[in-house]
Amino acid sequence: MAQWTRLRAVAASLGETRISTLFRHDPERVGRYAVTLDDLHLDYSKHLLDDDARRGLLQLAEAVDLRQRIDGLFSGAEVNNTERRPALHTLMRECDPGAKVEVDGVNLVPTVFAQRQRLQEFVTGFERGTLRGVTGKRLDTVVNLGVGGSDLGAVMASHALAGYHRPGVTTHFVSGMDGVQLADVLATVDPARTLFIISSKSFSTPDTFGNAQVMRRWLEDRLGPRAVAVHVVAISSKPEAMTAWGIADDHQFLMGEWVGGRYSVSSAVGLPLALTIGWSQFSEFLAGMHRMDRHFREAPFEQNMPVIMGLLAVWHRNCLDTHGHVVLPYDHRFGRFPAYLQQLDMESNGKSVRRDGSPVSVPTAPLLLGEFGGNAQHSFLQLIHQGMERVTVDFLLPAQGSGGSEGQQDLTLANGLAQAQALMEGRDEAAMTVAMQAAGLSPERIEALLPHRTQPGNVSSSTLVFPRVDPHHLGMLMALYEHRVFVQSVVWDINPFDQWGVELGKLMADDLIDAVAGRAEPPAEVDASTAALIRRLRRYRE
Ligand SMILES: O=P(O)(O)OC[C@H]1O[C@](O)(CO)[C@@H](O)[C@@H]1O
Repeated sequence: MAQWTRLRAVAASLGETRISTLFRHDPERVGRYAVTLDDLHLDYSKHLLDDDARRGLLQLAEAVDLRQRIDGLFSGAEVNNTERRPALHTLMRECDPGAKVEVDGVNLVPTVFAQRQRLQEFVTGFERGTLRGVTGKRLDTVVNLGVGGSDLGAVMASHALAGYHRPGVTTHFVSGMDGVQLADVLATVDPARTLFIISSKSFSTPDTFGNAQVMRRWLEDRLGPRAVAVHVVAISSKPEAMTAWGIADDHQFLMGEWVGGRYSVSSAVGLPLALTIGWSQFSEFLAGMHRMDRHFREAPFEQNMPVIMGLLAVWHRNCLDTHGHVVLPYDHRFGRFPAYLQQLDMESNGKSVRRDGSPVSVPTAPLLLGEFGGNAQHSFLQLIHQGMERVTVDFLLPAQGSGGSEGQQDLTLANGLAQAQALMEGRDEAAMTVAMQAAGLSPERIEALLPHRTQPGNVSSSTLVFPRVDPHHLGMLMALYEHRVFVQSVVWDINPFDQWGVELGKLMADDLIDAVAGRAEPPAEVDASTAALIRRLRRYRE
């Protein structure tokens, strides 16, 4: 594609240009390399990117029909071609009941609104205390059993919105297949006041059903045979499986097959979050997601936040050869955002074949990592400052903190801003020499330390600034990253909505479990290392 050739030529011409030089050459750069949507502000001026590169990226977006592909996503086109499905997570936060999105000739909007109405009634009942357990006690404790997309979005949002939790409500998220998390939670909750949620789109994930089996026995031992029908609800796209497991009809919440797990927090999968923050705050959360959806669908690309962030990712990955993306939220409660993004981004775009099955022609999703920024500074940021890996960074800076003192929030924001500066500017030999002289080091010591202490800098970063981590802005940010992923997938012409690669390990685990449990010998076809490890593990468990 000619656009790629042009872009690579621009990248080559940028060569060793310092980002700081781009500021000196363009006093308006800050204003021109920014996008603002309401009070969510993206500053991307600290990227190694000039007007030619941006123009080239916008032309690439046109060349891959990004506008048509976005319209297709929202209108129910079969964007998930390998599973022959639309991906209509945006419908989960549609706020116009009169909207129309047809799939196979059926308008899905009435169904979505009917499901949401049921969810609202259930959450309202919980809020009002009309939801009672078999002993008649008010249910005020929630335990969500789910993994991956049936956990990560809701648990991250619940942590991030700890300041919006309704008083008297306690929520736990259990995802681990080893049962340790469940045991820890069951040791603390009162069965008579606890509502369990089995959240599983497929209603077949062994991690979740291992936990659900233990929960059922624990519950029935304490509350008797009616316990499951009263204390357990389920979320899935499989109503028959929910009924077969013993979930009462009015405790079944459906999600469409056309909502991907990692895109499902705005569907019924968000129930644990809604029960924790209340329906009105959950509606604010959905409104924030919808606001970003409309922006993505309507805004011209040069002022379209997900498009700009998606194209920046492509620029760095495919033209400037970066190998990683780091996301640093500067709010401790928001610290699980990177873990949520790891599934969203890497399970979506961790692909090496195009939609038609042919090999991709350019590298696709890089590794994504992250942590609360304040802590990352004392951990892996050393590698980002002086290591050999070329990465890009997103800084997420809420102006108002979630709970610390004013002074601590000042410290946190100053550090976030300073890390972006330090990554951009670095410190060369001249500057480092002056600093060490000022510190009174001897010339011999300076000469010895100089190579160790200089920092190359020129690391590109985006900074997202917003008033605070509240339901609305969190919704906007989650939808922003969902759409950032989609933009990249369109440029790379890959399907971001399937995840075939996760199946093999699960199948192999099924083949090994009897041997691990000592019920059988390791299957003959198993490699010698795995067979030997099974035998050693069994010895250690005797
Ligand atoms: O919601 P389910 O069907 O239990 O699946 C849980 C998770 O497992 C995966 O299929 C990966 O194994 C994810 O895509 C999904 O979010």
